[in-house]
Parts: sequence; structure tokens; C-alpha cells
Amino acid sequence: MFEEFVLAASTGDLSAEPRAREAADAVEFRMDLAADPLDQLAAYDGALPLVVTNRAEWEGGEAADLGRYDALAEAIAHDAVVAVDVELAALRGNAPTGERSHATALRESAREEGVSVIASVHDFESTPEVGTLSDLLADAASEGDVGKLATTANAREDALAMLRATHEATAAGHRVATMCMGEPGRHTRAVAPVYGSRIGYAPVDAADATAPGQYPLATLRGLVDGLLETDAEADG
Ligand SMILES: O=C1C[C@@](O)(C(=O)O)C[C@@H](O)[C@@H]1O
Repeated sequence: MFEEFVLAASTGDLSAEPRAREAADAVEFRMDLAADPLDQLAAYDGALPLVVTNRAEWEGGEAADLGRYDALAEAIAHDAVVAVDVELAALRGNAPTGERSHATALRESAREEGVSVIASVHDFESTPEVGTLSDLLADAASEGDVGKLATTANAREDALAMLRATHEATAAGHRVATMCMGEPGRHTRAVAPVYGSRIGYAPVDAADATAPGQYPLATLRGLVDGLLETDAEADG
């Protein structure tokens, strides 16, 4: 998984999956935004593989307590689930509620199930300088099968910093997924894959964005495919 770019359609409602099929490679099931997520998973018979995310409140999500780990442990046992998102801060023991043992146990179980681990970092306020981004990407990539970094761009320079950090991390052999949130960095969602980013996110329904600045799903598919195609031609 994630040998190549994967476009994940984000939703808290798995019944939306048929509408994502044409443009997406996977569904990101935001369990923290879902009603009865485990029931939805048990009933899922869609075509797209699932990435499960149960984002903690302290990382911008809606999962309020450690019960999110039990739900994730149950989720990864489903055949359709191919990857699980775990916050880097939890894996490193830096979460406000000290969740290291929960997070590492979940990672163990995921590995046993053959489920990939996305170690993720989010900054909803700003984008640190390139050196910090590079360190975060190296840390995240060492804790997961993919290291994901989403920061908020307040200016175009922030987008440039993210693209540079993506390029350098990829050149150093790290498997990463990157994007900037917010309008000034929106284009990174289309361009970062050219520099090696392996995952993109877009809402199944444009009105239900799961982060600021996301493109509609079909738009992001078109942009990324167009750029990756041009890039492959230039390389060849
Ligand atoms: O981590 C990410 C990336 C994201 O925050 C974005 O900016 O598109 C959207 C989230 O649903 C996902 O879990």
C-alpha cells in the first residue's frame, strides 16, 4: 500500500462510497465524525478499500476519549480496512493524555493484520520552517509505514516550505504524505504528489470537507493525474 499515490475520499458516512468510486482509490472513514462507526463497518460492502481514522480531539478531531483505540482495534480486523491513521504525538507519548501504550499496541495489531499505519501530524495554526517540517516528516515516517504532515499555510511561502520538505523527505527515502490546509496552500494538495506525497484527501461531497482548503474529489483527481502524467513524460 502507498507504493503509489492514493487519493482518499473522506467521509463519516460509508453509504457515500459508491459516489466516490469513480474518482477515489480509497475511502478515508472518519470514525470520529460518524454515527455508529462500527455498525457502518460491519455493514460495508463497497468496492473501495478503507483507511480508518478516529481523530482525537487534541489533534483537531472529535474523538473525546481513549475508547477510540478500542474502536480502531475492532475496525482494523475488517477485511476492507487496509490502513489506519495514528497520531504521531500518541505514538511518541507526547499526547496530552499520554496514550503511547495504546497507540503502539494498535500499531502492533495493525502490523499483525497486514494493515498499513499512517503516522500523522497536524498543525491547524501555521506551517513551521522547512527544517522543522523535515524533522517531523522523518519522525512520522519512522513511526509509521507512511508519515503524514498537514499544516496550515498562511502565505505562499508556507506552501513552498512544505513542498521543499516533501521533496527532501522523499529524496532521503522516507515515505510521506503532505498537504497544506487553508487557501494559500491549497495548490499543495495537487502539487505535493509530484514531489513524492503518497496520499491526498478530498471530501466525497464538497459540502462536507474534513479540512480547510480541500478540493472537490473529482477536481483533485484531475489535477493530480494531470500533473503526474506530465511529470512522467518529462522524466521519460
Ligand atoms: O489528515 C488528514 C488530512 C486532512 O486534514 C486534510 O488536510 O485533507 C483531512 C483529514 O480527513 C485527514 O485525516
